[in-house]
Amino acid sequence: MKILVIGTGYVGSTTAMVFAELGWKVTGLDTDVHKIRQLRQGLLHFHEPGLEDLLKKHIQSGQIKFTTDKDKAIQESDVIFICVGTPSRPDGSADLRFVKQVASEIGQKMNGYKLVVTKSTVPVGTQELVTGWIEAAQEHFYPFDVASNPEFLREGKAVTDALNPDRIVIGSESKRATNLLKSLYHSVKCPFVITTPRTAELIKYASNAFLATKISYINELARLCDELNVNVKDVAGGIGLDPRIGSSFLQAGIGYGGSCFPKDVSALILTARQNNIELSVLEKVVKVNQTQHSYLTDKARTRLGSFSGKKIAILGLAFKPDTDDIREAPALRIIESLLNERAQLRLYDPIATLPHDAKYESVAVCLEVEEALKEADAVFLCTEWPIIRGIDWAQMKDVMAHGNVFDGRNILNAHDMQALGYYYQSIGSND
Ligand SMILES: NC(=O)C1=CN([C@@H]2O[C@H](COP(=O)(O)OP(=O)(O)OC[C@H]3O[C@@H](n4cnc5c(N)ncnc54)[C@H](O)[C@@H]3O)[C@@H](O)[C@H]2O)C=CC1
Ligand SMILES: O=C(O)[C@H]1O[C@H](OP(=O)(O)OP(=O)(O)OC[C@H]2O[C@@H](n3ccc(=O)[nH]c3=O)[C@H](O)[C@@H]2O)[C@H](O)[C@@H](O)[C@@H]1O
Repeated sequence: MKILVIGTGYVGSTTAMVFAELGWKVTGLDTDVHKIRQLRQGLLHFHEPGLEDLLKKHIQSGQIKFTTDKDKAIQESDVIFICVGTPSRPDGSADLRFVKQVASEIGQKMNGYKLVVTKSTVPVGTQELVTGWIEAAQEHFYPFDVASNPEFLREGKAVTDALNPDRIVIGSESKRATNLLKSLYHSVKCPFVITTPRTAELIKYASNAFLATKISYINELARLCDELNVNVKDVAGGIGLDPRIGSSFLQAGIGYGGSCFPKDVSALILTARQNNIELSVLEKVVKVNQTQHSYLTDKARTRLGSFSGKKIAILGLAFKPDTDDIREAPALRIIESLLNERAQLRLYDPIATLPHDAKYESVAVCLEVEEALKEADAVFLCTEWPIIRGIDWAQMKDVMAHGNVFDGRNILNAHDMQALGYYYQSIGSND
């Protein structure tokens, strides 16, 4: 069975590598010539631990190849995974433009039965749309099935997550498609959820929205903890021991970012609205997240008087550690608000870089933590990279002009920092 993966971004590249690892012949297709050129050379165009090793291994073994030739790629394949982006439209709904384009191309070029699988995160009803788009584009009739197989991997842990999933969700109305998909994953040991395409599509959004809800819940509780002199980390530890609650996704901080939680929560809210249902809990989840970074900047402004002319170090830019992805990164929101208030910023991140945009021109990008902290009036910790967790704050005391530390990821201990003579402000773990 030959597999084609369309879209070689985070999800597509990982999907391609996982199927190669499971023993299938895989082709990765993208419209971006530069990405395909890099992938052919065994180089990833983004940072993802372990993925480049798999890429090199499977290029060498001939298990995987990359192309921009869509006609040939579609015709040679038996199963086609759609892994293109589904970004937010201005109203928050999912933009299915790339999915539609791919579906039309498949319809035009197919030369026999194809199983088309959407792995991209798509709103409920998209399987029916994709079926219609393929049918409309077909010049000759060929049978096909469209199934939904959402992806649950996390950036930074993509390889482990994709090779050892918690579950594989297959939304399909055809026995042939279900059996084919199950056979592709036959060596993966995990529960299989076999359901309708609409249910599979909703499971994906409901999962991300639930995780985002946990984060906003603990973030709002953290604000209360600050008032009550209680440590939110102790509260999270205490409630997380209840298996009905679980300990994960209860780390308070400057809010969730990334390419998916913000976009998927908005899309789900919009789907509900279009069906005259108000997802009021999720609407609050978004509100809390939108104000979480300013909770910390407000505290900092009170402490510093104003940001104008202050030298401020920003440690961490990526939306979380182990990725260079800065999409919707809370650090960017903090940087923008400090720049608006005329602070002088020095930024350090081990791998993530600022977008090329005139508004960031004045930010000094540093190659070392110490360089960013030099003569700083204050520092914001925005991403919990190991190198940032491991900073020797005793040594940094003389490097900074004033020891004001605003910990957006609750990675330090308030008592230790105060004992070193720092002013320390976290999000709910200040006791
Ligand atoms: N990034 C993540 O961790 C996860 C993402 N998802 C979902 O997976 C989907 C893809 O996400 P990412 O991989 O992050 O996106 P991405 O933006 O990194 O990659 C999408 C790729 O599709 C390519 N593309 C667009 N139109 C094309 C076409 N007509 N033919 C061939 N290639 C085309 C683009 O050039 C790009 O390389 C989204 O729906 C996302 O919500 C799901 C789980 C995890
Ligand atoms: O659909 C997707 O794209 C993916 O979205 C998330 O994965 P990802 O965005 O890679 O990263 P997470 O580890 O979930 O973190 C998201 C954000 O929440 C923040 N976060 C996470 C956990 C926590 O306790 N507190 C917290 O603030 C992180 O710092 C980060 O900004 C989900 O975890 C994946 O299951 C899903 O497949």
